[in-house]
Parts: sequence; C-alpha cells; structure tokens
Amino acid sequence: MAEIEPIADQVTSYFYALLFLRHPDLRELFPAAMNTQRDRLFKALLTAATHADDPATLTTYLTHLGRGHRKYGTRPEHYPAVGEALIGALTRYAAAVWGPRTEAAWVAAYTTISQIMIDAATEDELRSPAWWQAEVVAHEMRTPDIAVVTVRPDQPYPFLAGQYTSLETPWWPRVWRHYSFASAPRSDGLLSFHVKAVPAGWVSNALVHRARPGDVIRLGPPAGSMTVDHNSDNGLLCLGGGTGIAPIKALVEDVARHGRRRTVDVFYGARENDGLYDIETMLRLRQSHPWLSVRPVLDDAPGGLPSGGLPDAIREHGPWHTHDAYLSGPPGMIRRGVEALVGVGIPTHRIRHDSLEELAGATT
Ligand SMILES: NC(=O)C1=CN([C@@H]2O[C@H](COP(=O)(O)OP(=O)(O)OC[C@H]3O[C@@H](n4cnc5c(N)ncnc54)[C@H](O)[C@@H]3O)[C@@H](O)[C@H]2O)C=CC1
Repeated sequence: MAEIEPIADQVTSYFYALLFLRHPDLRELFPAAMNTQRDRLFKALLTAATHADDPATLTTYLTHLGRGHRKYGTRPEHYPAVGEALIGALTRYAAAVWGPRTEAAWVAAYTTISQIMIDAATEDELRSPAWWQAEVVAHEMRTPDIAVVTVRPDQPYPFLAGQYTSLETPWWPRVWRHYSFASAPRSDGLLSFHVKAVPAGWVSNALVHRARPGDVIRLGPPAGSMTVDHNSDNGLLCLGGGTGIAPIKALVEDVARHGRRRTVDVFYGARENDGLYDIETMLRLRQSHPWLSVRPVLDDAPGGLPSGGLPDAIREHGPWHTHDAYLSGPPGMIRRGVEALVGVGIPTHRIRHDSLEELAGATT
C-alpha cells in the first residue's frame, strides 16, 4: 500500500482499464464518470489494509461494504474478475516490492475480503431488498441552495435515528451519494433529507433544483453508527454544522421518543445566518422538551467579532466529561470538534460521528 499510495490515481485508472478491457459487460455497473469511483476503490483497499490485523473491525466494515454493493447489481462471479484486475495493477505499479510472496499474500487477502462481502450480500438477500424505490412527496426550499426533500419508500425502510443512506437520482444513473436521515423513524414511513446544492455537485444540485413531487429516486440500505445508546443515562452533547444539523435533529427526536430524561445540548454552527435554515424547528423542539438546549453559533458573530466556531463554543460551556458526544457536519468541523471534545475530557470511545472517508464527496 505504501508503494502505490502516492500514485493511487494511476493504479486505479489502470485497474479499471484492465477490468473493462477483459470484461466489457461490467462497465454498465459503473457510473459514466469514474472520478469519485476511482477514489472510493482506493479508500476501500486502504481501509481494508489498515485493519488487516483487526478482524472484528475488518469484518464489520466488509460486511457493510458487501451489503452496500447489492444495489450496484454486484454478483459473486464479479469478484474474481475484480481480483485479477487488482493483481494485474499491483504487479505493474508495485513492481519494486512485488514477488511471489507478496502476490500470494494479496491473493489470500483479496480472497478473504471478497468471501466476507459475498457472504454478507447473500445473507442480506434473505431479509432486505437490494434497493428501495422512493417517491418524492414534498420538496421545500429553505434557502436559495438548501432543500428539505421528503420521500415515501415503496416498502418499509427500517433504520435508526442518526444513520444515513445512499441515494441515486434518475438524472445521474449509478451515481450514489450519502445523506443522513433528518428525522427519527416516523409512523407514516416517510423519510426526509436536508440537501445543499454545492458547486459541481451533480446529485445535490439535481435534488435541490430539479427534483419535484412525483419523481422517483433509489435508496440503498441504511448505514452508520452515530446512534443513541439507550442503555446509558449520559447527557448528549451534539454538534451540527450547516446541513449536519439533520441527523442531530433525528437524535433529539429519538431521545424524546424514548421518554428517559437525559439532557441534550445542541450546538448548531453556521458560517452565516442562512446556514441556520432549520433553527426554528430546533427552537420548537426546545420549547416542548425542557431537557433540550439549543445554541446557534455563527462564525461571524453579530457586531462583527469573528468567533472561534463550534469548538470554542463547547469550551465556553460544560462541564462535558459525563456526556456522550455526536458530531455531524463538514470533515474539517468534525476533525476540529473531536480535538475540542477530547480536550474537554470526553474519551474518544464516547465520541460518535460518521466516517470521514464516507463524508468526503458525500454532498456532491
Ligand atoms: N452525518 C454527517 O456528518 C453529515 C455531514 N454533512 C456535511 O456537512 C457539511 C454541510 O455543509 P455546509 O452546510 O456547507 O457547512 P459549512 O461549510 O457552511 O459549515 C458548517 C459549520 O461547520 C463549521 N466548519 C466548517 N469547516 C470547519 C473547519 N475546518 N473547522 C471548524 N469548523 C468548521 C463552520 O464554521 C460552520 O459552523 C457537508 O460537508 C456535508 O457533507 C451533512 C449532513 C450530515
């Protein structure tokens, strides 16, 4: 991995060239533009390699990956084709360290990886569809570039508050992006997402500026472990930045529904006022729940004073060392937020957020 990391782009381009040359029929399983896909393959390999000596984490990761591949139409017989192209690319680009032992190790690793993914997909077939179709039933513009999109899945969609899904629009076939659920599971089965149209973001722009009631999108399975541990009495300290407030709102609803009195402190960060597009919902929740506090944090505070953002805001309050922490927002905010939370005494095992690899590219 160290050998190929600096030239990951070339290796993955060569890998896909080999794959499609030898198996042209596989091309149609992938999106027209392959740039994000190339990154994803390498990140998946890197994640698998990083956890090679930690079977429990590796198995959890690959199980999700295997299930998640069902929506792409991946079949067991595709795995050997991918393995051969991978070994072909490594043989060429890791030439300096490549030899019979390295090759045998990679073949063994790939065989294990693919078997875990295939088994997970086979088992998942017994209980879940490969994907869900969902009809847009409401589309509400909150700012010129943020929409709340509500959909009705064609069959029950079980998930937990704080999780996210992958979503494909009819306008960009086979381009899937991640979005967090903006509500806890609802009795009417509807699902909502907060979507911000970002520059060059195909899926986000389509969802914000093109999607209308009646359009049908596809959803993959739910994923993510940013969920509430209902066996604990710890308070919840939640940091939501921009549209990252969506899963935080879901967590608040989840705590409310469980009826156990736990304090929940929400810090809602935004660069400017527009970014607080959901503050009224949060304040309404606060009115009905005395255990909830909501603090908006603007980067530029009124009066022109620049603020230290969410990390500084949590340092100014507290103490937090008996709280569980939840972060949702841009990767930079999560990195700095985790530093601040560790700094105020919350151990890392009580800090939850989605994987930064999954978030990268999440909103495009
Ligand atoms: N489950 C999750 O973690 C979710 C994450 N998101 C992510 O949230 C982001 C939302 O985008 P926008 O609304 O445009 O957010 P934004 O870029 O306007 O920032 C929102 C907040 O994060 C803070 N922030 C941004 N970069 C920071 C950094 N490097 N250090 C410290 N604070 C920082 C800002 O000060 C602001 O308070 C997207 O990247 C999206 O992928 C959105 C929904 C769910």
